[in-house]
Amino acid sequence: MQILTTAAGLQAYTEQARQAGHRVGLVPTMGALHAGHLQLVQAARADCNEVIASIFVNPTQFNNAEDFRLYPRVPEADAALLAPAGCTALFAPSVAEMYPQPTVLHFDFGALERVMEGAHRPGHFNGVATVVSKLFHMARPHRAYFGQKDWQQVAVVKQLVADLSFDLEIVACPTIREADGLAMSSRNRRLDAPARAAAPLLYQVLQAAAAQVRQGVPPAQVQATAEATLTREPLFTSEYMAVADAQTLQPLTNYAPGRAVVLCLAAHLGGVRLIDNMVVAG
Ligand SMILES: Nc1ncnc2c1ncn2[C@@H]1O[C@H](COP(=O)(O)OP(=O)(O)OP(=O)(O)O)[C@@H](O)[C@H]1O
Ligand SMILES: CC(C)(CO)[C@@H](O)C(=O)[O-]
Ligand code: BAL
Repeated sequence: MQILTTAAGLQAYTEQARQAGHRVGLVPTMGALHAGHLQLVQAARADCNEVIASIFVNPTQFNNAEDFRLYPRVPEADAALLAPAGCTALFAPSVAEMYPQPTVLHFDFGALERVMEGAHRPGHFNGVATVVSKLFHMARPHRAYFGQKDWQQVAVVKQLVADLSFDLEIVACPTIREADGLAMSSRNRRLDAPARAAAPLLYQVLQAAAAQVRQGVPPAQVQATAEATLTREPLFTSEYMAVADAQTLQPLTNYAPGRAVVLCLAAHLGGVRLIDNMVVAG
C-alpha cells in the first residue's frame, strides 16, 4: 500500500491508474478505523482495482472545537488495517496541505441541510462538502463509498455530485453494528465503561420506533416515545429524534404509502455525541 501525503502525489497516483485503465475507488474517512470503514474498503475492492482511502480529520466540518481536539487519532493502527482490507493507497494529508489558504466556499443544500445534523451542527455540511469536493478533484475516483450510518451525509454528497457534475458514482453501504446493536463509530472509543454499557439503548430506541412506524403510530407519537425513553436513562441527553421521509429528509406529520421512512437520532452520552438511524421500508 502506497502512502501519499500531498495533493500532487495523489493526483499523479490516480492519473497513472486511470491511464492504465484501472477503476479507482475512494473511501473518505477521518480515521480511527473500525469494521464499518473496512466494509467500505472491501466494497470498493470488489468493484475497483485501485482503492484509495483518505484519512483526514477535517477541521472545517467541526462546529465544536473540543470535539475536534478530542477526535481519536491513531494513524499507525489505521495504516496497519487498510492494506489487508484491500486498500492500495492511503492519502493522509496535513491541514496545511488540504487548506493552503482559508477556504471561502459556501454551499447551501437548502431543505436537505436545514434538518437534523445540518440544523444541529451549524456549518457542518459546508465543511463536509468542501473537503469531499477537494478529495473528488484530487483523487478523481470512478466510485466513492460512504456509510449509511451518516444517512444525511449520503443525501448531501449525492446532491453535491449531481449539482457539480462530478463524473463519479456514490455507493452507500449499510451500517455495521457491534454485537449489542451499537453502531460502530470512531467516537465510541471515547465512551467510558458505564457509557459503553448504556450505549445500545440508542439502537433499542430505533428498533422500538421502527416497530411503531410499521404499526402506523403517528410520527409525533413515535418521536415523543423515543425521546421519553432516552430521557429516562440518566446518562443520555437526547439532542433530536426525527421521523422523516428517507429521501427528502423532511419531518413527517403522517405516512405516505410507498415512501420509506428514516428514523434519525443524536444523543449525548458521557460527554460523547453519537448519531444513529434506521430505515423503515414504505
Ligand atoms: N458503523 C458504520 N457502518 C458503515 N459505515 C460507517 C460506519 N461508521 C462510519 N461509517 C462511514 O465511514 C465513513 C467515514 O466516517 P468517519 O471516519 O466519520 O467514521 P465514524 O465512525 O462515523 O466516526 P464518527 O461518527 O465518530 O465521526 C463515512 O462514510 C461513514 O458513514
Ligand atoms: C466524509 C468525511 C470523511 C468528510 O470529512 C466525513 O464526514 C466522515 O468521515 O463521514
Ligand atoms: N461521520 C461524520 C463526521 C463527523 O461527525 O464530523
